[in-house]
Amino acid sequence: MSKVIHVAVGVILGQDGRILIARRPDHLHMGGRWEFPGGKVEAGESVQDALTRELREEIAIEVQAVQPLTEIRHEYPEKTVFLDTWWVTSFSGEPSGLEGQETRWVGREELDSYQFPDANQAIIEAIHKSEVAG
Ligand SMILES: Nc1nc2c([nH]c(=O)n2[C@H]2C[C@H](O)[C@@H](COP(=O)(O)OP(=O)(O)OP(=O)(O)O)O2)c(=O)[nH]1
Ligand SMILES: [Mg+2]
Repeated sequence: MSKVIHVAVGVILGQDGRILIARRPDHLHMGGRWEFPGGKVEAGESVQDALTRELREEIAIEVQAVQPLTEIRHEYPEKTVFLDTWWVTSFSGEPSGLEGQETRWVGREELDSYQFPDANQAIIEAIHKSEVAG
């Protein structure tokens, strides 16, 4: 069995209660699908540090507060991921796709109409059940 890839994932909550999604660049694993921004936790790094770093690198925001949302382990044919998923309830800066990704603010009820990687179905269910305001 191959090793599980630990990924820090941020579900970024805007002031109007909408959520930020981004489109994965075509050349990446799950390219072309929408995602919640984030990336791999590096050796020796905490998941919160990884989340802060990835959101700075990918969408130019500074994370100020997070709350745990859910943890999803998913086996794709080519790799197994552990999506360590956090609400980002406060941040500074205006999100923009620094790697050329399209970004979009969407209402919670709109999430079902976007194509995400298969592992994200469980994240979207957790969002629907979550008590976080918005
Ligand atoms: N960021 C993110 N990754 C996801 C989501 N759903 C999902 O299955 N994944 C998978 C796709 C990838 O195999 C892995 C995350 O990798 P990534 O490509 O974001 O990692 P990274 O930003 O560190 O990128 P890299 O520099 O290593 O290429 O998790 C999601 O909603 N957000
Ligand atoms: Mg990434």
